[in-house]
Amino acid sequence: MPSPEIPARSRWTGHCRQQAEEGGGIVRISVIGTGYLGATHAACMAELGFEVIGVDIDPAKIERLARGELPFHEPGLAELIVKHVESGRLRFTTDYAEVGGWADVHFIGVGTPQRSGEHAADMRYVDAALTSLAESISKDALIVGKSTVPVGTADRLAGLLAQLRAANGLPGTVELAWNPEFLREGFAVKDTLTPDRIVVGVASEHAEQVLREVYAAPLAADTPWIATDFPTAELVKVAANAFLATKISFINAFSEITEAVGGDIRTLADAIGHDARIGRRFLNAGVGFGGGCLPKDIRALQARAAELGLTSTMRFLSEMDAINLRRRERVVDLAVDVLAADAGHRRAAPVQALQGARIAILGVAFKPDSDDVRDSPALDVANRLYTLGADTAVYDPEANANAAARFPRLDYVDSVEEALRDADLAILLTEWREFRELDPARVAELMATPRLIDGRNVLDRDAWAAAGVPVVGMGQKVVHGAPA
Ligand SMILES: NC(=O)C1=CN([C@@H]2O[C@H](COP(=O)(O)OP(=O)(O)OC[C@H]3O[C@@H](n4cnc5c(N)ncnc54)[C@H](O)[C@@H]3O)[C@@H](O)[C@H]2O)C=CC1
Ligand SMILES: O=C(O)[C@H]1O[C@H](OP(=O)(O)OP(=O)(O)OC[C@H]2O[C@@H](n3ccc(=O)[nH]c3=O)[C@H](O)[C@@H]2O)[C@H](O)[C@@H](O)[C@@H]1O
Repeated sequence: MPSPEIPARSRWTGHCRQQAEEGGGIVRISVIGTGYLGATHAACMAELGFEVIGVDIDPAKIERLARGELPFHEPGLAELIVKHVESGRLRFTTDYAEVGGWADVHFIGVGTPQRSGEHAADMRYVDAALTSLAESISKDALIVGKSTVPVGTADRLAGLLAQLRAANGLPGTVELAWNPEFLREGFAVKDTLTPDRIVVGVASEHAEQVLREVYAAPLAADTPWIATDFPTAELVKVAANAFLATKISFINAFSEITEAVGGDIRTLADAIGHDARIGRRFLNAGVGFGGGCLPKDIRALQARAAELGLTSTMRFLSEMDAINLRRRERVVDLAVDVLAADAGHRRAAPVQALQGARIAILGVAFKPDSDDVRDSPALDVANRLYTLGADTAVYDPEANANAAARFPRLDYVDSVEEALRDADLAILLTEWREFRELDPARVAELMATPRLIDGRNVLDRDAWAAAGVPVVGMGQKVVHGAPA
C-alpha cells in the first residue's frame, strides 16, 4: 500500500502550539462531521499542532474514532488518528456543547449529497450543523465552512447565523468564512498537509487573519493563498470539479470515436497531453468518473445555475454526465459481445449471453486506494451484469464490505485468485496496484476461458495476449468480442 508523503514532523508539529503560547492565538479547533473530509481534516489539524475535537451525529463512528479506529480506508490516516488520540491532542464527541465554549475555530465538513430524485445538493446537514454551532458557541469564534455548497450558501448562512445569535443571546462574537477543500481520496493526508492552494472566502480582515494563523505551516511553505469573497470561494470549488469531470468526459467522448473507427485512445491522450496547455493528467479514458463528489457536484452546479435563471450556461455538464454514464453501458455491451461470440451469436440479447457466465469483477471502489463505493462506475457495472444474469465473483482489496452493504446479492470473494478461478471473463474496473501487477500467465491458468476487459486501460495488452490472455480495452474497436 503506498503511504502518502507526510511532511517532516519537525517542520509542522509544535509550530502552532509555540505560536499560540507566545501570542495567545488559535489553539483549539473543532471539526463538525468526521467522514472522509472531516476525519482527515481533524487529524491533520492535530498534526499541525492544534488541539482538536471532531464532532459527528453518528455515535458508532465517533466511538470507533475515539478508540483510534478509522471507519474507512485512507492511506496514512489511521496512523495519524492513532498518534493524536494517544497524544491526547485529538478527541471525538457527539455533543456540540463540548466544543461551543472551547474551540476558537469550528470547521464544518458535513455531507452535501445529491437530493433524492433531484440534481440539487441536499443542504440539510450543513444547515443543521450551522444551527447547532450557533446555538452552542459561547465565546468569540470563527465558523469555517469546508463542505462543497451551491453558490450563495455562505451569504445565506451568514444571515441565519446572525439571526440565531441575536435570538439566543449567548456571549461571544461569531463570524462565518468559507474554505473549500480540494483533497483527493487516496491522497487525503498529503493533500491536506501540503495543498496545491488554499482558498478562503472571507467577509472581514479578522476572518482572513484567523485563517492565516490556522494555515501558518502550509503558508510558510509558500502555498498559494487566495483570499476572496464568499461567491468566488464557493465557485472555485465547483469550477475545479466541473473542469476535472469535463476533462475525463472529453477523452471518453474521443473513446467513442476510436471505438467506432479504430485508433488508440491512450496514444491520443499522450499526444495531446504533451501540450502543456492541455496536460496529460485526468485524460485517462476508461469506465469514467464516480465517487461522492464529481458526479453530484456537476449535477448540483446545473441545478444552481437553473435556479439563477442560467440553465443554458451549465447545460454542457449534462452532456459530460451522459458521456460518463455511457461508459458503464459500454463495458456491459463489451461483456455481452465477448460472451456472445462464444456461442457464435452475432447479436445476442444480453440476458442470453450473460446467463450463467462466471465473470470475475476486479475492483468495485470508485478509484484505487479508497473503499468508497459512492456512485462507483465499477460497482454499477457489476450490479448491471448480475441483474442481467451473470454469476459475478467480486473482489476489491478494500471495498467489498461497502459494496456488499449496497448490493448484498453479488458474490463477494476474499482474493483475486478466487475471483478469477474458473471465470469465463474477467473485467478490471478499479486500477488497484494488485491488479496492475497481476501475472498474466497465472491468470491464464486460473480462468476457464482466459480473457479480460480492461475498463481502466492500464494493462499492457501485447504482454497479456502473449501470455495467453487476450485483453479488450476501452476506446478500442471491437468486432465480435475481439479487438478489430
Ligand atoms: N470526500 C472527499 O474527498 C471530499 C469531500 N468534499 C466535500 O466535503 C463534504 C463532506 O464529504 P465527505 O466527508 O465525503 O462525506 P461523508 O458522508 O463521508 O461525511 C459526512 C459526515 O457528516 C456527518 N454529519 C451529518 N450531519 C451532521 C451534523 N449535523 N453534525 C455533525 N455531523 C454531521 C455524517 O454523520 C458523516 O459522518 C461534502 O460537501 C463533499 O462534497 C470536498 C472535498 C473532498
Ligand atoms: O470534491 C471532492 O470530493 C474531490 O473530488 C475529486 O477527488 P476524488 O473524487 O477523490 O477522486 P479523483 O481522483 O478526482 O477521481 C474521480 C473519478 O474520476 C475517475 N478518473 C480520474 C482521472 C482520469 O483521468 N480518469 C478517470 O476516469 C476516477 O477513477 C474516479 O472515479 C477531485 O479530484 C478533488 O480535487 C476534490 O476535492
